[in-house]
Amino acid sequence: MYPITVNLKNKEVLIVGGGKIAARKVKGLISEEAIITIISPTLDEGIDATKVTWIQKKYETGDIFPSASLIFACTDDKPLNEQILEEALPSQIVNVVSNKEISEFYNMSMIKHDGLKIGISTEGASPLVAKKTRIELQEWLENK
Ligand SMILES: C[C@@]1(CC(=O)O)C2=NC(=C\c3[nH]c(c(CCC(=O)O)c3CC(=O)O)Cc3[nH]c(c(CC(=O)O)c3CCC(=O)O)/C=C3\N/C(=C\2)[C@@H](CCC(=O)O)[C@]3(C)CC(=O)O)/[C@H]1CCC(=O)O
Ligand SMILES: NC(=O)c1ccc[n+]([C@@H]2O[C@H](COP(=O)([O-])OP(=O)(O)OC[C@H]3O[C@@H](n4cnc5c(N)ncnc54)[C@H](O)[C@@H]3O)[C@@H](O)[C@H]2O)c1
Repeated sequence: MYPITVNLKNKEVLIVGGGKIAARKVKGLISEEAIITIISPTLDEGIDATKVTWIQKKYETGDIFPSASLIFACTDDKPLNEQILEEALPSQIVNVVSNKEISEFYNMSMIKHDGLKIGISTEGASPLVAKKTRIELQEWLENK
């Protein structure tokens, strides 16, 4: 996996599914000032509906719009998440939260500390190890 940091300010991001995992992705995207559209019948209480465009419906073929730079397939329907990856344009990069084997990018576990941004990745092998390492590193940074 090729690590980069991306400026998403004013870039369109599509999220399909509006649950717990989507809420985690939305937090980071809002802070980067991305333009967020969510297609989902429900919206988790952790998502600030005033900061996203919520299209309240089930995903259907044709819903993917070409101006979306990134797509998060975040539903709890694994085959649907895989269908979304297949229906995206070749120019769009898709995160499939339920299948790391086919996912085209991953989120990293993030630390922001004193002007530093530290991303921790296991390249999908163990998100839990990434989280544990973040907590330990965060404690070390705070106490050094
Ligand atoms: C780092 C972090 C960032 C973020 O999401 O923003 C992140 N996962 C986090 C947490 C977390 N994820 C999971 C648990 C429960 C674990 C448990 O209990 O066992 C917890 C812990 C929790 O939720 O507390 C389960 C899980 N995760 C994935 C799958 C699907 C699969 O493996 O195929 C399943 C199984 C689903 C199932 O089958 O149920 C997949 C992915 N998760 C990734 C990132 C990407 C790889 C990152 C890497 O390089 O390792 C990747 C590939 C795609 C993606 O999502 O980008 C964030 C840490 C935030 C923090 O630092 O606190
Ligand atoms: N990447 C990760 O870190 C991670 C961690 C845990 C779980 N997961 C995976 O992520 C999936 C989602 O987890 P969650 O906790 O967010 O689930 P959730 O139940 O909180 O949310 C699922 C969302 O998908 C929506 N949805 C369902 N069918 C839909 C459809 N046809 N069209 C549009 N939206 C639809 C629901 O309305 C809901 O908003 C899990 O099933 C699991 O496979 C990933």
